[in-house]
Amino acid sequence: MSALWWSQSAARSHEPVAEQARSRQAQLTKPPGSLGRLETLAIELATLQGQPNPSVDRVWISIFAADHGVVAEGVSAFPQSVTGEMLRNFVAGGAAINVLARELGASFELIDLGLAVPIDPLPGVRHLAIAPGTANLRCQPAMTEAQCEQALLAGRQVLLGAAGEGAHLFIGGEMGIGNTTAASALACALLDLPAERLVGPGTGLGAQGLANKVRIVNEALSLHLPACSTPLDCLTRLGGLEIAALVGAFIAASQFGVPVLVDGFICSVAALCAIRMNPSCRDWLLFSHQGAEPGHGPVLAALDAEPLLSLGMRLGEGSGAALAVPLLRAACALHNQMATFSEAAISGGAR
Ligand SMILES: Cc1cc2ncn([C@H]3O[C@H](COP(=O)(O)O)[C@@H](O)[C@H]3O)c2cc1C
Ligand SMILES: O=C(O)c1cccnc1
Repeated sequence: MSALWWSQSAARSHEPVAEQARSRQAQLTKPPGSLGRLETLAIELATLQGQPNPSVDRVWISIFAADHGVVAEGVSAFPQSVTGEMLRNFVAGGAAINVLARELGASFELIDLGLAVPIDPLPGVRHLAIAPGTANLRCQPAMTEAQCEQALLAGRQVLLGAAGEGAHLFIGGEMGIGNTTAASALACALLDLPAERLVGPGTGLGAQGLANKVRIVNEALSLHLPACSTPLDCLTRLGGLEIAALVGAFIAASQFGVPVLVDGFICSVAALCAIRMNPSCRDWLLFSHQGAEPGHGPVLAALDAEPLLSLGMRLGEGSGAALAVPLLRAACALHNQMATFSEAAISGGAR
């Protein structure tokens, strides 16, 4: 595996299929454009999948879990132990994303990239622990270069598994107490913005907690920015193991031709980092929702992304992406199953 695998170009989308899909949309029994975004979504999926009849029947959800040393600074409303406790909840099927994955009939897997207190093997969890969580990014790089590269590669491995099983759509989710701090710091570095613009309450900090979180992120930026000359440097110093794995999975998805539905703030920051590391992956990333975390809007705007939903969510776990899957399925069903003007003997149609 070349050390710079993440720089290799994304798979090409299929222009002849795009033309075919556009032409079919124009022939369906509706005024052209009347299904709005559902039309462009179907065309986009057809183009990416190289299929005149696009499909999102086989949805693959991978949850990446890891701990964050920066929780020592009091940046989360919840204790670090919740990361591992939630991993057990995912295994037991009791988390929000379990419910949504069942509703969708999606494949579901869990990846442990490193908890502060390592746990015994759990059934159904891929234990790929790289480190016992990250270091405290306020005072040192969150990861070493080797750890960050390992996490990127772990994400690639996960994506390869999904692609090998014929996934039509990949959703990456995350679990890691403290990861809104890491994601905010990374986004500030990539967008050259101060913490005040992007940092939010995460799991539910009050005003005092928020002010502390802003201060911690600004201190981290002062420490690390002088040493950040590439997006990979930013990810290594300010990211997290699960964030780096998401970056690796997103880039690999584009290289192996699997469309991605990006979840909330943390996943959108991972997507931003993936695109900065490899701009060719942009076309393969669809954005599911805009959440309540105040940094999410500016990150989506920087990506010129138009999220499908806005439900005031701030959960993560891939939950917002899972909620948008029925829209994609409806877009495909309409595209594939509606009658054309000539089939239905209706006057007018595409001229
Ligand atoms: C019970 C529980 C379940 C969750 N599921 C996702 N998160 C979300 O909250 C965390 C990030 O917020 P912060 O940076 O404020 O710690 C992540 O683990 C994220 O996925 C959860 C958080 C909690 C408490
Ligand atoms: O939007 C997210 O991804 C998010 C927001 C707050 C907490 N956890 C995740």
